[in-house]
Amino acid sequence: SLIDDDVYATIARFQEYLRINTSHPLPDYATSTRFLLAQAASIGLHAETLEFVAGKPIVFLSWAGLRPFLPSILLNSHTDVVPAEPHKWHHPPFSASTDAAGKIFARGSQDMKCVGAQYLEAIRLLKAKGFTPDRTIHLSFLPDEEIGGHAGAELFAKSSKFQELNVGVVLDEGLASTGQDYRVFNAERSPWWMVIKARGAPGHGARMYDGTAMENLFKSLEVIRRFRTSQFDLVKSGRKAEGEVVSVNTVFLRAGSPSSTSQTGFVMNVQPSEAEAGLDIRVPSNADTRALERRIAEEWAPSSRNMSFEFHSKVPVHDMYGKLAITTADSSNPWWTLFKEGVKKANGRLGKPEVFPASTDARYFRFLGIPAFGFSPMANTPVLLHDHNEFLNKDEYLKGIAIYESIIREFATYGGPANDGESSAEL
Ligand SMILES: CSCC[C@H](NC=O)C(=O)O
Ligand SMILES: [Zn+2]
Ligand SMILES: [Zn+2]
Repeated sequence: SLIDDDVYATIARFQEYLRINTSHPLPDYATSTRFLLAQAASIGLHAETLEFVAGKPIVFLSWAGLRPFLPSILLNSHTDVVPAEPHKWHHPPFSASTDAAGKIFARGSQDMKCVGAQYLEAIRLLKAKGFTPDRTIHLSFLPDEEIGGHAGAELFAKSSKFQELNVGVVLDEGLASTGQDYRVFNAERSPWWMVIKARGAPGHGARMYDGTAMENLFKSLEVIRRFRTSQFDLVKSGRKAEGEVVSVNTVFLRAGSPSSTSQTGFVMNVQPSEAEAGLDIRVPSNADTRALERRIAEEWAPSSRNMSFEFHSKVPVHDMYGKLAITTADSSNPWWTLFKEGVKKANGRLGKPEVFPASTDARYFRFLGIPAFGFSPMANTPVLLHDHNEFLNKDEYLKGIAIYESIIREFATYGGPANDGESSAEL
């Protein structure tokens, strides 16, 4: 329904956002903040910049509802992106250049500047059409999601500012879908990041003897790989989804006696006395965490084999009330019903709710007991987050705006436009 000039301007605004290099380790938040505040001004949204940590701005926008005492809606996204290796891309990662098929190439085109920009466009259109929300709609653009959200979502969710918002439901990111149906996520796996360390007897590199640090570490890695295979097989056979198994990947290995005079950088004929492996483990909310902890202590890093382990991140699977941090996605949750209705009315199709295999800021809101859905409306699109040549097709981007328009209408209208006003009175 957008005319050509509007389409051009809409895509141009998305490209402008994509061209701001907010990649780690030095995201240009000054420019992204300026861009977002300019957008807010042109749409007519109330705008604030919150800085719980200096240099880590949260852009916080609001559209006041007619009935401000109702729980509000929070449309959340993150402004940072992961680094790119420009020489491995066909189009420079911060060029946002388009090809003949309408693909827009950029780091952040899927993860997740698309979503943040789509929220703004949907609200721009709703305002232009004279829609008036009953509920207040908030938009938060958060820093540092990719490095844990500690300076962004974590402090924001804990703030009195956040408490005052009386948020009823949060939207956050999901994943692209290769098929026709959009994907939606109502939970996520918890990242457990750990280092296992083996100690052992040093000795001459020509000798074979038992109990070296390397042998001790390899024994663990063999056990860990068997476990990994068992979990991966469940996914490959179709019995479990990616988000429903425990994944474990070795992300670094560290050992050896350094030497500045050796060509390899290491002494070649000394067996080291210490060796370490870094593991990225992802745990579904309903996993048996006690059993996994026991497995780690007894099989992956047993002290009987001179091994120890240390967690560097161990995100809980429960919320602050001790309940699993899972958002109910059935008819007992009126927000779910409204969400589904919104997608359907815009002619979108939705797959079954899934567990997000990675992690995102949505967890900080679920930990407070607030329902949060992970959703990035990108159908017919390969999953390219954190990959080279990340792209999103213009048409998918535009379709997503219409989907958000429809979801926001459902969420922001008391009782939902389709209802008689009674069914969601408890909201
Ligand atoms: C523990 S915070 C890590 C967040 C990161 N999010 C997206 O990739 C992830 O690794 O899943
Ligand atoms: Zn993301
Ligand atoms: Zn990411």
